[in-house]
Amino acid sequence: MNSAPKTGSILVVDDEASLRETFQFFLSREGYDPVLTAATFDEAFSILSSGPVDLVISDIVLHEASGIELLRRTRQNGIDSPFIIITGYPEVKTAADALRYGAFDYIVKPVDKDALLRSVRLVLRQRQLERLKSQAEEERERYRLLLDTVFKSVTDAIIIVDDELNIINLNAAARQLFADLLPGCTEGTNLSATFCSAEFSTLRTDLLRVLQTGEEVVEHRFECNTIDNKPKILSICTSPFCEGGDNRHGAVLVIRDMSVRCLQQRSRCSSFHRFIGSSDVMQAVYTMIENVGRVDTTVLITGESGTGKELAAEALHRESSRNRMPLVKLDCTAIPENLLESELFGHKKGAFTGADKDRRGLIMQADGGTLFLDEIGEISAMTQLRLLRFLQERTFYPVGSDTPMVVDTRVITATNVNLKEKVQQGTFREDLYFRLRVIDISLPPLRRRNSDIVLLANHFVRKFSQDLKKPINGLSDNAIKLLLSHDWPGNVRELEHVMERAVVLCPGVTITSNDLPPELARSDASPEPAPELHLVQPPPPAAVPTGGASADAEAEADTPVAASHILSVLGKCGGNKAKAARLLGIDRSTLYRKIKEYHIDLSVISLE
Ligand SMILES: Nc1ncnc2c1ncn2[C@@H]1O[C@H](COP(=O)(O)OP(=O)(O)OP(=O)(O)O)[C@@H](O)[C@H]1O
Repeated sequence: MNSAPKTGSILVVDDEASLRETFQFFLSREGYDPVLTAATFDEAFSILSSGPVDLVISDIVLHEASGIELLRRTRQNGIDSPFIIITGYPEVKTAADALRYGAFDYIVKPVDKDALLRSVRLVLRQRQLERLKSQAEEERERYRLLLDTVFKSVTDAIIIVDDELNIINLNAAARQLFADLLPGCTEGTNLSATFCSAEFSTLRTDLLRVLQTGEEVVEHRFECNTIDNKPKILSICTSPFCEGGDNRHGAVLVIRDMSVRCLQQRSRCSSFHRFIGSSDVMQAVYTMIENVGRVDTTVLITGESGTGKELAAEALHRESSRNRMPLVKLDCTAIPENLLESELFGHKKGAFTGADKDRRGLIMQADGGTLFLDEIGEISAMTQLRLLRFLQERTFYPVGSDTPMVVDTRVITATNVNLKEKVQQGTFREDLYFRLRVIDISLPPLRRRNSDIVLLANHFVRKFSQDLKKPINGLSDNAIKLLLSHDWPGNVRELEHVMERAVVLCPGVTITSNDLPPELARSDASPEPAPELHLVQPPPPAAVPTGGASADAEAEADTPVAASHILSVLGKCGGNKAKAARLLGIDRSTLYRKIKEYHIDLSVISLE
């Protein structure tokens, strides 16, 4: 006897109680569990219908029906439990019926125990194997579905080829990629021929190498062009591919389109936080701020006065995870040196004359956020030391206190002096210098980014015309020429002030060279040529514009521009003078006067 329970449930069906119990006892003793019994057809059928039974041992004679009928009904109802039919009266017909309905065995009474046990073992083992097989199939199907879903849904292009480089399979992303690069490539296409051009030869080489060596070729990137000539950067991994049973082999190409990310990285911004500027140097600054903003490190911002160091500090704070906490700013030169320490670190009541109550310093006020210290090169040796200690230990002592304070404040500093020189001269601590400039962001002077001047000038014109409620719509070519030829020692701040002044002074709707300060005027600034087509006679030669010129002289200097501008506005308004005058910001009689004065030929108005 084997006492270990054996897998599989057995149902014994016999209308004779003694036989049922004998079978049950005998099978249970052999370790089968559970061994169920049923006395009638209905009872047996109900057990079989209510859950799977691994083996039915049924007498052929049941009181009101037969074991063969039970077998037939169970098969009819889709129940596949194996049957061993026991009979006291062996007949060809019942044996044939039993076989026909799929009985596993047909045993004649008196039942030989060993023969029965052999049969039972066999049935149950087969049953168990079938169960394992169907479990494995289910598992495989689930896995296949999973892979299929992944294959279809990934954004990487996946292409499977055989050993002759014919495409066996490709996913939706690969179809899309091919549609952009090599239309017509699909299942069955031979990539050996398709990838023969120099542009795609890398892919072909990779595939061949994988097929030859059976080893993966790990990621590398290559450049190509789409059919409409857009550049693409593709990252490729090629691996061997073996297909289970039939030993077919080939390779899998996984291609990731990196162009989007690269384009995003490269895409030019003309503004970033409060910065305006699309030059390469400013793009580099934006990228740096984006990258450094997220890292909680000390940053030193350098650059000439007016280059936007404060804007950079703001942008760094906005880009950081501290952006919901305060950004506290301090211009270190704005506070007398003897008060700077207390301003920064706070003080205790009575720490010095006038300290009539405890005061929280700015470092504490910026807890969780950022402290921006402008003009850091100007702080005293003592403040340098205290700042260094704070940066090293993240704790500080308010003036007059011996209780250390712990804060989580990020420090960003800025200077327009050469701190390195100060270090060499011994006026700035080298250890602090290195602490401060863990990251150094250098803002380029305006003269190194000429392409931003017009962008910035227009931005400021828009800003000030809104602030001052003056409808100014742009700058004349002459004015732009002067702006571009200036050296901008005061950088963007200087340009900002120049444009504010120009908006204030501008008598019309366009900023002209005469609205700019005299120091911008250059002897080579010549008036813009008149568009001959639109003027019957060229206007009188314009004087070289100088700041502080009279209104008449100004008008004269920019006559061609004004004339062409009037003409263009008239064109836009379809020749409607009232509308044009409104747009130009002048009254109708002035417009008539100017048309006459500038000899504008209305017959040539091109209607836009
Ligand atoms: N790229 C820019 N786009 C728009 N405005 C700018 C830009 N750079 C500077 N500005 C403006 O110029 C002025 C000066 O900028 P900011 O105070 O940030 O310069 P700074 O380098 O800190 O100057 P300083 O060294 O004198 O303190 C500000 O009004 C600022 O808004």
